[in-house]
Amino acid sequence: MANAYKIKIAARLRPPIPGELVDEGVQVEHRDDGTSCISVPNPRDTTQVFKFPFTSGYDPAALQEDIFENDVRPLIDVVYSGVTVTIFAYGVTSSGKTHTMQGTKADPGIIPRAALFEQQYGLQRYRSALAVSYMEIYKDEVYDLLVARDNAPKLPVRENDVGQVFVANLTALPMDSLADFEKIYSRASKNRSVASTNLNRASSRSHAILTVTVTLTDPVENKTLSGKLNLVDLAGSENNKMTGNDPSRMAESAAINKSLSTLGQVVHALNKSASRIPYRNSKLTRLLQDALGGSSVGLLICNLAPGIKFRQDTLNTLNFAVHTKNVENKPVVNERDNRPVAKPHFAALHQSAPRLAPAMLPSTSSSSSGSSSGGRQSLAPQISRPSSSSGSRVPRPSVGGFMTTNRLSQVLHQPAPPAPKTVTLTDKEIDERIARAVEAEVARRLEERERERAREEEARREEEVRRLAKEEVKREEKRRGKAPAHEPLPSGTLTPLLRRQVDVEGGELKKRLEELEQKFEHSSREVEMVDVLSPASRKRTGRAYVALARSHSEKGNLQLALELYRKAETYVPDNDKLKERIIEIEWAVKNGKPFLLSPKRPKKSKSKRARGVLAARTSKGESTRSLHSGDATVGELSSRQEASEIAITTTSSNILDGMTAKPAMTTVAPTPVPTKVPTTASDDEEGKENHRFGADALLQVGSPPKRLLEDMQGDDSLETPPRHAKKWKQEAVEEGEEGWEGWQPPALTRGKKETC
Ligand SMILES: Nc1ncnc2c1ncn2[C@@H]1O[C@H](COP(=O)(O)OP(=O)(O)OP(=O)(O)O)[C@@H](O)[C@H]1O
Repeated sequence: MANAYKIKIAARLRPPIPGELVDEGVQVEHRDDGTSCISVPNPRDTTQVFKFPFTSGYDPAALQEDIFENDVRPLIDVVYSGVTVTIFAYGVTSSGKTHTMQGTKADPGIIPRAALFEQQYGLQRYRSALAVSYMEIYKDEVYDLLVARDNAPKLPVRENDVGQVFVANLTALPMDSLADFEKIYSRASKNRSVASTNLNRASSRSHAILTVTVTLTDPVENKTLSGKLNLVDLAGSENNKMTGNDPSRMAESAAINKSLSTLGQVVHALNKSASRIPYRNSKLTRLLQDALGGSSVGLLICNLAPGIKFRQDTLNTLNFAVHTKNVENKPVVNERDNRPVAKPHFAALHQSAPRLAPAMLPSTSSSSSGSSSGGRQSLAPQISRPSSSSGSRVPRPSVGGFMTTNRLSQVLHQPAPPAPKTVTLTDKEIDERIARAVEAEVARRLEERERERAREEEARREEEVRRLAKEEVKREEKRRGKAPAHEPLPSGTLTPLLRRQVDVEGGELKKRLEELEQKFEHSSREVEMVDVLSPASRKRTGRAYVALARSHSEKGNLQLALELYRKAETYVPDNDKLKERIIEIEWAVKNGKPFLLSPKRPKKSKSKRARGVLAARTSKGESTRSLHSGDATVGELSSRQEASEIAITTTSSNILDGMTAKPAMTTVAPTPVPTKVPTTASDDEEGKENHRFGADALLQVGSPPKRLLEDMQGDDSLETPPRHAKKWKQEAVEEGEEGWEGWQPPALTRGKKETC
């Protein structure tokens, strides 16, 4: 499941305590892959050994520090991401739970070590505040351990209208230093119900839950993250025969065993994905609801007592651990937006609830264990979509569940919401509301992120376009011998031309040029447009510019015509004829000569349109004349087998036709080619002859092979020197390409080369 996190299990075997028989009934094996395996002989058949693999296993020699560093410290990062983390110690009486959680002054356990984390994670940008609350569940009643025992009333467990379980009137004290914590904790520990049994001189008679709340306020974003660390020291299951309990101890023991049994039932129901999870059957499970199938991240430490005496208890504990291992939580980030809520109806629904979103959390599995140097997790939650299920397993906003009564509670906690006055909500309705609210919030955040991403992408693209444009300008300048870069056309320049261009292309061209003009009004971003246009659109756009350029050229406005041809070139950079045209006009402008265009071709009648196109292809730089015919593409021509007619023109100036197959004509007599300026020496060399082939050539082509067609289609000049075609044929046949059999290169028509 995408954002489900299994409860992590660690097993710890304590050393024998004085007076205990030493045997090797339970063993911890450490494997090469870093995981561990607990081995316990089968009590009924000691030749059999049960093996329980866990990601973390601690043998009797393990130190308090080892557990803290390997398994607890990574979770503190999670707390500082605004998530609730619950760590609970589970095991039979005297297995070492209190030792692991609390420890001693000389050998502090998880609780005092975890309290250090404020100093380790002093964050600069965030204002952080810590508060601690401590309670015990004694004979299924909740007591506040931070108030003197004589005065301690039973505290009610409540649920607010968004399904958050909390203990009403529980004290939360602020902590500014470790000294603060120690003072509070040692005083509170004295309030805990402890008694001597045969198995433990100081046996816990209650489940204790210590909660450290971390509130991180971001003054810049005006948001508050609220992480909680619940440290749970469970009372141990007891065998009254072994503990030698008196009647009062037996009453305690019954309550302990009942609540632990409910805990087992909850885990069992979660594993079965039962529709009803019996959280409400005990205060313990109600308060741990968030940690079991809820929205917090969990770590279960199984404490094991050594020796055959505890073998059955050890097996029970390990079986419980195996089942708990499969329980999945869906952690959420507890983030409150302190800005005024924009949507009143949402606020009405969650007036007192923080805005929450399910979060992807760093894995707390074996990969993260053992690494305390992984650095802090990002404070930014990674949003993911929650399940749409509205059952009782919908991830609930994590509260750690405990309401505060002191001054800090107003800052750190959401106050307990008043019970609904007019409507009593069922569990299902509450779940549905939560699911809806979470869904809505997640959708809002996703949308926000999407917009943000789009903005970033747009900015990045613009930047890239600017960069490309600059590079292009530089290249252009270099190519033109440091000629000044052309300025964008002033707004409105194109408009009058558009009106006069109807004869060129009609509505489509006009529309296109209007679009272009609009673009110009915003900025001159040809490169950007080139980037976004399809090849066909690029051609059309280039063609439109050529049409305009031609129009200006006819009116003798060569400078503007030149600009427009250059624009056109941006869209069809590979068009050799266009390049030549630019050079010709540049030459004309530079030398103050007039520039004569070749006459425009008449339009072809519709009936002839579908007929023939063929053009000759010229080798690079060689073309000065082209052959055009019809408006069907060469590919179309091929498919229709309509190569019987061909129209020829020698309009080297007719770049428009070179860029598209659209212009139509039937047969046009070759017209003299105007002055040609050789582009390079090799051009000059190569251009001594113009190769043209005509109707007879096309007839010979018959059904031109694919490769030739592709080459011709990809070439705006549509000219094909037969000698190249011959070479292609040879290469293609060698490569095994089909379709060349029987194909002969078209016959040459030799034209006269003109140079300037
Ligand atoms: N890892 C350990 N190293 C040394 N001594 C330990 C260790 N674990 C437990 N002990 C000792 O074992 C005894 C029982 O431990 P502890 O009180 O922590 O058990 P418990 O599981 O909390 O029992 P209960 O459920 O009865 O409260 C204590 O005297 C404790 O000091």
